[in-house]
Amino acid sequence: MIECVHAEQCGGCPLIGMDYAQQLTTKRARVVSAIVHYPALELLYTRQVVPGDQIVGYRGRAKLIVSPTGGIGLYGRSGNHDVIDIPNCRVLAPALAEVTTILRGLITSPPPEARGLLLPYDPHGGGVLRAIDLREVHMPGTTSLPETTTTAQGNRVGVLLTFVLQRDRVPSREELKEAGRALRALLPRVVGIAANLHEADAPQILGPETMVLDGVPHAEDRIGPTYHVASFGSFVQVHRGQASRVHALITREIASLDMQLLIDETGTNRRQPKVLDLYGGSGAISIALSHAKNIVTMVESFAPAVQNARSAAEAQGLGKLDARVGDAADVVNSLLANNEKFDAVVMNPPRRGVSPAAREAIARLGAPLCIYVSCDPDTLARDLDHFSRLGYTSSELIPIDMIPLTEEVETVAVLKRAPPAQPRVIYEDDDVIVVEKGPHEPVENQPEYLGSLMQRCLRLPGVSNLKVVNKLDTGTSGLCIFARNEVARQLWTTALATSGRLIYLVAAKGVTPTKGAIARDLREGGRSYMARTRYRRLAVASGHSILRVIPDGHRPHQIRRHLAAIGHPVLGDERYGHVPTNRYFEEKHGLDRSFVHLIRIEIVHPRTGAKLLIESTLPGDLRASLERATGSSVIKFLEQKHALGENRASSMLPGEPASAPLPPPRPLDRGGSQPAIGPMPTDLSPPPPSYPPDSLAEPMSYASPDSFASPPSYASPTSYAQPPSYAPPGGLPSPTITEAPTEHVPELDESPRTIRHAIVSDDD
Ligand SMILES: C[S@@+](CC[C@H](N)C(=O)[O-])C[C@H]1O[C@@H](n2cnc3c(N)ncnc32)[C@H](O)[C@@H]1O
Repeated sequence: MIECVHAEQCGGCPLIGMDYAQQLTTKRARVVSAIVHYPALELLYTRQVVPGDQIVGYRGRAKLIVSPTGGIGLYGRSGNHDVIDIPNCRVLAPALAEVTTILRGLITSPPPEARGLLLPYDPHGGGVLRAIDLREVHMPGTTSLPETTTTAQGNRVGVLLTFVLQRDRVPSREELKEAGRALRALLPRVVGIAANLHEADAPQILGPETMVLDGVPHAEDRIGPTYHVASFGSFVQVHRGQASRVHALITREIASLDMQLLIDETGTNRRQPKVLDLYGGSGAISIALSHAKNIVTMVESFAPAVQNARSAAEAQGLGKLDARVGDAADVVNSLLANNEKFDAVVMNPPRRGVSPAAREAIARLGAPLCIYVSCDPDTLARDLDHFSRLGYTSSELIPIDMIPLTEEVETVAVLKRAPPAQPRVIYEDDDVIVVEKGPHEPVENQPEYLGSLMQRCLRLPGVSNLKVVNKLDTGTSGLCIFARNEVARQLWTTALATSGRLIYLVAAKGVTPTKGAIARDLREGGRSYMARTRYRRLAVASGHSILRVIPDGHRPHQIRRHLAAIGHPVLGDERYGHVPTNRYFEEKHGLDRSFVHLIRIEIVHPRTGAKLLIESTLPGDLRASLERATGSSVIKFLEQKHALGENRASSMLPGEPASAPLPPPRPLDRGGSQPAIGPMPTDLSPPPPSYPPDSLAEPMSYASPDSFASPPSYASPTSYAQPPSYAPPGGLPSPTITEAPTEHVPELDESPRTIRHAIVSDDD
């Protein structure tokens, strides 16, 4: 166990109280828990976590907060944003510890030239210095640093120091430069000093603008056999030794590419593998790969980092690195347009993961090997699930302890090409199959998407010639009914329109009324259509609403447009939603699509007359977003209320008591290695517990015959003239019309979907 005098107060090393083996077990469990709710990842094995050979003094990059009293440290464990001064921090690399010790003294008694820069920021008083960002660099061949700083590998250890200043209190440029000069003379380890300007109220530590005050603008930094060029604020893995292991792992995987793939045109020689390194930062991975005789194209959105990558490659005699500035999805699409081919794609995105558009584009490249390096197990799991539909699969995850003593874990997944994962079949009979649609795939083929749910279904044994019964938007997940022939399609479409209920689980912005019905015309192609959407709020999660939503009528984007019209747009809805909220949920909680899932279908079977209930569970990505936003309490609450679905189908013939056994659904012929689905119940589940009339959630009263009261028929538009008194099953009070006032229902927007990501410089 690591002893630290700050451990009780400082929030920097939350696992410090555990022995190291237990820390590694906790980190592995974190990765396992991220994949567990994705059926497509069921066979994915998580290896033991690769331990760090150094778990103290390892941290080569640190962003430390400066308190109003001049302390330099991190927020405390109490969670109330008190800064804990940590002069004896155990994890800072010795060079960074040395610099912070000197800085503490300088903040207390600043030299006159640097007083204006070193005055700690106080939100209620004066001061400008909010934080410092320290980056250790192992510089090969430099002589500007004292010889005593030399490592066993012959590099001298320097520091790039950034002062993070409150923009509206910053002294003049000249004063800053003078302060920089004065301070560098007092900090022998520091090879360069910069000022970063923090915008008022921005949650990130670093602001968008950085200016060099004194010393070098960047420095060479060795990891393993190669070096890259580090600049102020650019990304670096905090643990040099573990970063070097990741590079070695990637290099080894690419070196083990099938020889047959790499035979050159003459048919005799092995050619060099062509590798695309996405989210390349300053080129640490690209340069390691170039050094290992790969031909590398690197893509990075932060232009200065790209320039550094090019110059480092050239200086090491690795030739001209093809390093491109831009958004990963855009650049991959332009590579596709030029018909470029790669043997391997490496991706090491920021915490929010790879964007859906980039995943599509990467899959289209069709490289035999993809290597995904992730610092966030939840977004990794979300993306691997999508990749499984796009034709890439992975058999194991390799977690690496990149930030010892914290809860963070880096994970590497090696993906190989495979047929797209088969969809999970929840119900099937001679007429239809009902399957789960994943997010980011269209129901039927569309030119802008690589595959479709239909295409995946057609690969199921015994399935051919499917017809769509209910449509779902590409970003929406949930149950989809496909008919096996035209007669069945007509029967089931009619049954759905007359006796069917589609029940969605939706997260909407803000707190809606507890229940309501939104009856507003929807304009499409110049015409108005009547439509009504009823909702009931099941829970409030971190200021937003989890709703059970039932659309009467099935106009395109009905739920999204109606909820937007009452001022509570669907979270993650890029068309009708609230951009800043969506952006926040994507960055923080990994939500990269509309939070809409078709969780339950109730329908009278058009041939047997049986009441059929088909349910699916909330998919892993939505579950993870919800859990991240609210902790596990809301999930548990919804589970207790049977609101998160169960992956099952059951039916009940008219007049049968609720508990009567039912004819089992036709057994499913799975074939292949597709994981088996959960058991199909052959009888009705026990009735759910009864809830007090005013209980928050109307439970998914699965088996209760009452819950299946036929909804009113909405076949003719005139039936909307008077909103029908919708008597929910079981005599629940009729929902009142409780619309929040808004101006209009947004027009239907059916332009092809693209997900844009702001291009930002990012860090860990
Ligand atoms: C986790 S870092 C990886 C850096 C690098 N692979 C390394 O090991 O040092 C992620 C990088 O992705 C870049 N980035 C973020 N969004 C991007 C986007 N949409 N397209 C391309 N690069 C992006 C960030 O600027 C950052 O340098």
